[in-house]
Amino acid sequence: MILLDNLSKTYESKKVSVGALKNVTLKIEKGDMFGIIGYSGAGKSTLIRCINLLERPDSGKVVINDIDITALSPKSLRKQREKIGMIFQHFNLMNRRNVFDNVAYPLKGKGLNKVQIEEKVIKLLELVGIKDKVYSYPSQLSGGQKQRVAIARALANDPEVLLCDEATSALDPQNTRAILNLLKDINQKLNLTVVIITHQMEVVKEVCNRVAVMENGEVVEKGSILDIFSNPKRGITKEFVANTMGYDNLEDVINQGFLKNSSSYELTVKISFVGQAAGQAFISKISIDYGILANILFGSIESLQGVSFGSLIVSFSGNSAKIHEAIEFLEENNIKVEVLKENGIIKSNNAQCS
Ligand SMILES: Nc1ncnc2c1ncn2[C@@H]1O[C@H](COP(=O)(O)OP(=O)(O)OP(=O)(O)O)[C@@H](O)[C@H]1O
Repeated sequence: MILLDNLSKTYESKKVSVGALKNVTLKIEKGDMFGIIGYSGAGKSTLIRCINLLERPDSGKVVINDIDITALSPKSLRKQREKIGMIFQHFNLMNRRNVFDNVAYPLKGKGLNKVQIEEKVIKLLELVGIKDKVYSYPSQLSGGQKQRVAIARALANDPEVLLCDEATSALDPQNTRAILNLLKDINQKLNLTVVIITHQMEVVKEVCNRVAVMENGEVVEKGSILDIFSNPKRGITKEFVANTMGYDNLEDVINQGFLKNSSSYELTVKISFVGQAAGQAFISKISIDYGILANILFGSIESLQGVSFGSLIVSFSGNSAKIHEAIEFLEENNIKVEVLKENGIIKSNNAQCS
């Protein structure tokens, strides 16, 4: 388990002082695929670099498997660092060495003989699916292949933790997916804890089980992927989720009327649900049971780690009391209802929240 306990870090220069981390506390469990997301400048790189003390926090502790690594001597810290592999956006391979030598490099001086090193390198290259490139040089590899080599190198010392600093940001969507799948595979096969920093919620959604959202040096929200996607609380989290789920910019949808020139009461709501396979089924039911008209203006239903969740924007029309009774019924069934528009008057433009 990794515990980042109350970490703060300020970069001081002659003119400015930047609070890159402000009292950040996070717990990352063994075997987690943990995402840290935020916009540029939020403090993600500083935070991930504090996990192996490439960056030293001004205050706070970094505890890995009950060892406070901030309190270790340089020699003990070097030893601990071997248990933490790291990969980077631009791969950081040694261009003058071939794939074999890049992966073998961390094994030098570890008491292994030539045959043992060779066996280990080949095994690692097999694991990351790039054994056929063993004698190629980095310049002869694609971005995705370079990142596979970097992953093999990061795993050479059998680490318990793999830190991924924007590891897919330089890759096209296809390679991004392939590398994320590889990380997930390694996480499961080796029970390796993987920490991923990214500015793309798709990355988090694809592979992580938990996520922390950073803004201005602080962790503003954290939780399981399902919690964060189904019930984001902070504005920035809602933005990330909305962008990923395709329900950003829904103003046009909300502005649509249900029955133009209708004299009946009209209420547009967003309903959000977790765990019911079909939120629409509830809409059909209340439409019949309460005698109201319901028009689904937008729907987004996703499955995350086997649980479905989603949002619908629905315009109800009919008797006002019946519509409000129907909404109570939805809420009694653990469906979150948010009123967006009532009789043509916008009540909330917060449609992007899930
Ligand atoms: N070595 C440094 N000296 C001064 N300021 C720094 C240094 N490193 C980072 N900062 C500042 O600290 C803040 C956090 O930077 P950091 O790189 O951790 O953010 P980030 O979320 O990783 O951003 P990005 O996604 O752009 O890499 C920024 O305002 C940045 O300008």
